[in-house]
Amino acid sequence: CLFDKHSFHDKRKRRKERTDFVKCNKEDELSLFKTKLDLHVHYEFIINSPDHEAAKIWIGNLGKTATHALVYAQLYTPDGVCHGLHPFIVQVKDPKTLLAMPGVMVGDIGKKLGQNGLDNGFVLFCDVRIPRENLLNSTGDITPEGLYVTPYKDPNKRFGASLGALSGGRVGITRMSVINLKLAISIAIRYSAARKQFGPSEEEEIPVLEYQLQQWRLIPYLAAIFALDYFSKSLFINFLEFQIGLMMKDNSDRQAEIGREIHALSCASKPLSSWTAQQAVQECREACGGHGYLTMNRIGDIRNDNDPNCTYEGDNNVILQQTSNYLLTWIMLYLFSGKSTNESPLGSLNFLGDFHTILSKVFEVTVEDECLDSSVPLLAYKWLVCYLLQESYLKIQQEKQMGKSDFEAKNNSQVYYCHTLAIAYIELTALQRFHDFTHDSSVPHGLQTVLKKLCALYGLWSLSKHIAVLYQGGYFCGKKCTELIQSSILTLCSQLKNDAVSLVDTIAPSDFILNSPIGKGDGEIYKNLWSAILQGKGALERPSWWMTFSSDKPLVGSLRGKL
Ligand SMILES: CC(C)(COP(=O)(O)OP(=O)(O)OC[C@H]1O[C@@H](n2cnc3c(N)ncnc32)[C@H](O)[C@@H]1OP(=O)(O)O)[C@@H](O)C(=O)NCCC(=O)NCCSC(=O)CCCCCCCCCCCCCCC(=O)O
Ligand SMILES: Cc1cc2nc3c(=O)[nH]c(=O)nc-3n(C[C@H](O)[C@H](O)[C@H](O)COP(=O)(O)OP(=O)(O)OC[C@H]3O[C@@H](n4cnc5c(N)ncnc54)[C@H](O)[C@@H]3O)c2cc1C
Repeated sequence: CLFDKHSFHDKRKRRKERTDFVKCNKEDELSLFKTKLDLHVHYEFIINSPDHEAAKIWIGNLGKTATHALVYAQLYTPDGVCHGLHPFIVQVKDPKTLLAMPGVMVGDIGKKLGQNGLDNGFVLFCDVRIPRENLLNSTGDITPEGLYVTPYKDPNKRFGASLGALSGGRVGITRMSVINLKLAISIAIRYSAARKQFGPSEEEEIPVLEYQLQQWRLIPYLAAIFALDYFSKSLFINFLEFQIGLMMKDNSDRQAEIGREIHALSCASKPLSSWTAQQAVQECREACGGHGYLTMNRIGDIRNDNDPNCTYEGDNNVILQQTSNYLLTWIMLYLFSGKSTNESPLGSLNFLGDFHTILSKVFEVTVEDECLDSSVPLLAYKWLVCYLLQESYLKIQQEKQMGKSDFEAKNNSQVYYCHTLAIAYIELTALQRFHDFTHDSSVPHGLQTVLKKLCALYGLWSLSKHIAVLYQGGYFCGKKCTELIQSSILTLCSQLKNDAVSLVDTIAPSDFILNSPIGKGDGEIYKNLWSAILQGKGALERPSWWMTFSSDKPLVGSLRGKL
């Protein structure tokens, strides 16, 4: 962003006092648009951005390619009433010449850290007139008489429905991140299985994947791929069912409740998946040593292309608050007000029906063999979410009792509470779905063994990041609990090590698509790398400046007299 937040907020405050100011997207600094209905001239809307700080930036494809934009803008009727954010279709360029339309200033924002195949753009509007029909009117409309009509009584609910369009992108990004995870892990595991370094004796060198440390760094991410791949596909199916409901104009409470649950799930699945991929890609880069840093091996590109998954369609840290809000609403409505329900349409909250029983549980496993099943982390996660939900609720209440406003109370309850709650909830949901799948009798026996191990490893490894809270709330007691979790993780890594390359072969794209010499399926890392290095442009040529530095090089001291 180009402007510091304080000056921006001050200006925004000032602008709010003006009747015809609008902003198009809450999350963006440069994003203030106004639409005003002009009834006197042909029932048109007039779109305006007051100044360059009101420019909307970052829009994908807008810089050079797109001819039309979907603009979210505050809708003002001639009586001066603002009806909130609404989507409008606005033609920004002439399709024949690709030149900007009158009143539209549009361009490209420049090179980014990654994803440079996409022309992210900026746009400003000056009295741009669009027909009344260009308002996408599913959540609110203007009658030919100029009256505002909406099926929503509560403006906040209308706003939520309007933002519902963002859930699809978040579900999509959850999957895109899993794909990045697959690419990076495929390269690193294939490389680690082929790369030999040191060994138990002078004569014998062993593949680096034989080292416990390398296994522990990579194999949990391999497990995460299978868990998150299954989870993200199941979430996509949930989303499709929701979309079908929308298309069929299903106005039931259940359909609305599915929308809220998808919103809560996708606002946390995007962070879980994009952050897992981000951490994994960095680990893979280092796990491939120096070759991981060579551009031709692709890990740098994967890292840069994955990175914005953490930001667009809502910054991860910001949208996680939507998930914790959902959970807190649930607890306030159904638990503390005495009403009871134990079901949510997609099942992610069903376990809350046993809230008090779950909270009374403690970790009971005593031997490693029992710990090697995903039911162990699953039970622990249920306790963890109930505990964090209770603690987050109490923390907010405590803040309010200290006289803090709702805004401050929520704000002061993010770190260690609501933020962790949202993450634990989505990890539990992902684990629950993968656990149910791997324990289903329809899964062929030959596959079930390895899938169950992957599921247990993903669960235990994810849980191990919450050990402090497990002790804090009394679920864990004594050092044996941690020892069991840790030794089980290492045992599962070691057991899965011999299957790792075969597992990667099932998820990796073709060599042509993966496009990484050290990640090729044949495992011939040195042959492939050597060949790619030699084919590099100018690899064996002298530098273009060779003459200046060798044959034409001035003699030492020869320039002294001329200075
Ligand atoms: C929601 C915000 C974070 C915060 O807003 P507020 O604080 O102002 O609002 P509230 O928290 O009070 O919310 C009001 C109310 O609304 C509910 N709500 C909000 N969002 C939704 C939703 N999505 N669904 C349902 N309900 C919703 C909320 O729960 C409240 O309800 P209650 O009052 O009952 O509690 C908001 O500021 C926000 O969302 N910010 C983020 C902005 C953002 O995401 N911008 C995106 C810009 S576009 C972008 O970044 C594009 C990048 C390119 C990405 C490329 C990826 C491609 C992916 C491929 C996808 C393929 C699949 C596609 C499928 C398809 O769509 O067809
Ligand atoms: C590659 C790319 C493509 C994009 N494409 C599009 C597009 O096509 N269309 C479009 O409209 N937008 C697009 N965007 C913009 C994107 O949606 C926003 O960047 C994103 O929603 C985050 O908003 P912001 O940049 O304003 O961040 P900010 O909201 O300014 O966040 C900055 C920092 O402040 C923190 N922060 C903000 N609010 C809070 C809070 N309440 N509590 C705690 N911390 C907070 C955030 O966590 C973050 O670390 C794109 C962005 C990128 C990087």
